[in-house]
Amino acid sequence: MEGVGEEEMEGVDHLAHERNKSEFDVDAMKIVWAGSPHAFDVSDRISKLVASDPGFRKDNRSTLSRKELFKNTLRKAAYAWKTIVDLRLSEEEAAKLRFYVDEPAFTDLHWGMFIPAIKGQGTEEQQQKWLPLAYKMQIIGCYAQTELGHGSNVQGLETTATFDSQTDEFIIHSPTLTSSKWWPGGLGKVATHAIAYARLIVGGREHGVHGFIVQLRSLEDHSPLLGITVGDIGMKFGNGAYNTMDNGVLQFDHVRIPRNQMLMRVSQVTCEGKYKQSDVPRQLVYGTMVYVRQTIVADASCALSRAVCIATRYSAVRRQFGSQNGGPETQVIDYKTQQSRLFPLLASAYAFRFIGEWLKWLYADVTQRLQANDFSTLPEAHACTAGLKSLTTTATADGIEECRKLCGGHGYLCSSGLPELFAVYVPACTYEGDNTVLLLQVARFLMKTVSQLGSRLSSKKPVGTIAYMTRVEHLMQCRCGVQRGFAELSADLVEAAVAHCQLIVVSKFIEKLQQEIPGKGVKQQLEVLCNIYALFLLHKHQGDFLSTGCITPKHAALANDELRSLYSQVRPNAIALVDAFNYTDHYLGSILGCYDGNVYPKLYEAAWKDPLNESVVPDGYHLYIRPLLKQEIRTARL
Ligand SMILES: CCCCC/C=C/C(=O)SCCNC(=O)CCNC(=O)[C@H](O)C(C)(C)COP(=O)(O)OP(=O)(O)OC[C@H]1O[C@@H](n2cnc3c(N)ncnc32)[C@H](O)[C@@H]1OP(=O)(O)O
Ligand SMILES: Cc1cc2nc3c(=O)[nH]c(=O)nc-3n(C[C@H](O)[C@H](O)[C@H](O)COP(=O)(O)OP(=O)(O)OC[C@H]3O[C@@H](n4cnc5c(N)ncnc54)[C@H](O)[C@@H]3O)c2cc1C
Repeated sequence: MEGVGEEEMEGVDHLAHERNKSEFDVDAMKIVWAGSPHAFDVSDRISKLVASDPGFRKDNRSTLSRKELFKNTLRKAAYAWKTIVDLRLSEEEAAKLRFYVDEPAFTDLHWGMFIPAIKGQGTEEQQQKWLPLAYKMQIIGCYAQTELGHGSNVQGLETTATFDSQTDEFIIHSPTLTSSKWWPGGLGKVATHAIAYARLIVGGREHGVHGFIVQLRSLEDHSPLLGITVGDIGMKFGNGAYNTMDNGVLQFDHVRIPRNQMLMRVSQVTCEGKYKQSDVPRQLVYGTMVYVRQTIVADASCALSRAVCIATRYSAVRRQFGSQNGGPETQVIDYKTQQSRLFPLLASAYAFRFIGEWLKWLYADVTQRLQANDFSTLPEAHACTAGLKSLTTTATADGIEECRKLCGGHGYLCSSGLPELFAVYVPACTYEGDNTVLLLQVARFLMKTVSQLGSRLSSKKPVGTIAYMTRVEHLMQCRCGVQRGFAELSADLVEAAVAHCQLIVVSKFIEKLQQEIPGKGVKQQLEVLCNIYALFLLHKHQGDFLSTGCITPKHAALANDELRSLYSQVRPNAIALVDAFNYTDHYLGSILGCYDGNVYPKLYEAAWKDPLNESVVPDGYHLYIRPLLKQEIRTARL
């Protein structure tokens, strides 16, 4: 292009000078971020496979209508499945491929909820019948729990499942408008089956909410079966975004299903109509939600790291003010205000990565214990998954928006990737449990265990952890000491719940650093990020910490000084720390975050691809603008 300076030429790494500053082994950090050499290999290979296949392009999404967008999503899902089958990808590789395709679709719920629900709540026999069909995608499932009138309050669901001992069937029915299933992903236009949650009624007696496998559509022509009214609930937040997903509405009109389609691992109904509650906590019927909440924490680290990668690379490219004697202007990443907003988010991305690893271990451990009918850690697993899902999704949603702001005006362009990332991500604060409702669950757990907090304080813990533990104990003592009901104190108790979850994240980050971490300078970088995460929160919530007396105002001032020093230590490593996420430009979907930092030519080129620029004179000029300019429109009476 004419007048293109050397600095704007393609193929030049405009961030090379930043990458050369790195003080640690980036390849080793990539392994730490991925979790293991094997995980890195799968991730690296599959992300490049997706990025190199034009069948998975996503740069046109914002220009498609809802129907075009949805049909394109169906095409991609089918193409992804064909790729998985043709290449004989493993379950792990297939999951990675769906992740890097990066498009909310019915497959998320089929693989992410429908199958786990059968695995977690189905009997052996039911698993043997349904899982092979689901794994081969000969049926497509969704998770139909939420209704128009109830989502948070699962025990308030109104759909009924009445046992008919004459025919050995359940009759599934939507008795009211508000009992219509509403929101389930994949339900609107695709799912052939649902795990439907309904109030079990046997012999005129209610036994609470249970899960049932219900076929919704014909496997021959996809038409809804008798008694099934089903459709999409309409456009959602943002243009492209989550509108690739057919969140649906579903009404049952006395739909009959065989008795063996009630998920019966937790409780059973015999053909004689006897209800048997096995000696497991009824809350196991919520097991799928617990499973998904722990995956959502890992997803938070992915979404936040994606936004931070974009904002960090662009902050190193963008120069504004500060030119000395005609020299280059200052990189905005060098401004202390930019660092104080950006680097805590970088630290949070790593913190959430490691807490996600720990939560995955905790979930596997509690699942193993459940096999042996050991329910001792179930309450803690529920509190941890609920609380950490709430904490990490709120911080990530806020963090993506902060990254947009860190990129100035260009952050508001769709080509920055940030508006779409935000629009797709924010429902994570609501689905799988509204974040406040989940924190209330944590608060309940803390109320019951607050007496044990003291004992945990005395045990050998790093100083940082003790400050955080003292904060939680203090916040709880202040609330529990006051003789007022839970509801009255709930807003305060939610704050204590957040403090408890932040304690967990900080302590697990510290524990991570006690492990063997190979690679030159890698552990040192993680120590800096861990200190940034802990001190940033201490600074943000210093009122809590000061009121507990475990730090003094001088400590608070020192912590702030230390934060500035830590930001200076991160600065030369910032680009390398986001390179370690190993995201392809395709997955990032961001001109501002492109690997080579060649932003301006790409922004300029992208603008002309907008459909509005297909004609120099806009459609509508002759009808509306020209008359205006020529005053051919009768001027309105003044
Ligand atoms: C890839 C992502 C795609 C996202 C697609 C989205 C999908 C969805 O959104 S699916 C629908 C998600 N919906 C929810 O998350 C609903 C949230 N609501 C609930 O989970 C529950 O209604 C509740 C936990 C808020 C309340 O349940 P309830 O039955 O009313 O129980 P109580 O609060 O009275 O608690 C009784 C007792 O049970 C314990 N407990 C509650 N839940 C669990 C659990 N999941 N696991 C283990 N234990 C649980 C609770 O702690 C109480 O214990 P005690 O205090 O000892 O009695
Ligand atoms: C994109 C998306 C995808 C979804 N996918 C699915 C799916 O596949 N399957 C499915 O079954 N569902 C799905 N859902 C539904 C989702 O699970 C529910 O919306 C969610 O659980 C929140 O419930 P609600 O809508 O009833 O919120 P509400 O509970 O009505 O929340 C409204 C407000 O009330 C407050 N509140 C509620 N109860 C209390 C209380 N006891 N104390 C204090 N405050 C309270 C909440 O904090 C919130 O501020 C999806 C939702 C979205 C947005």
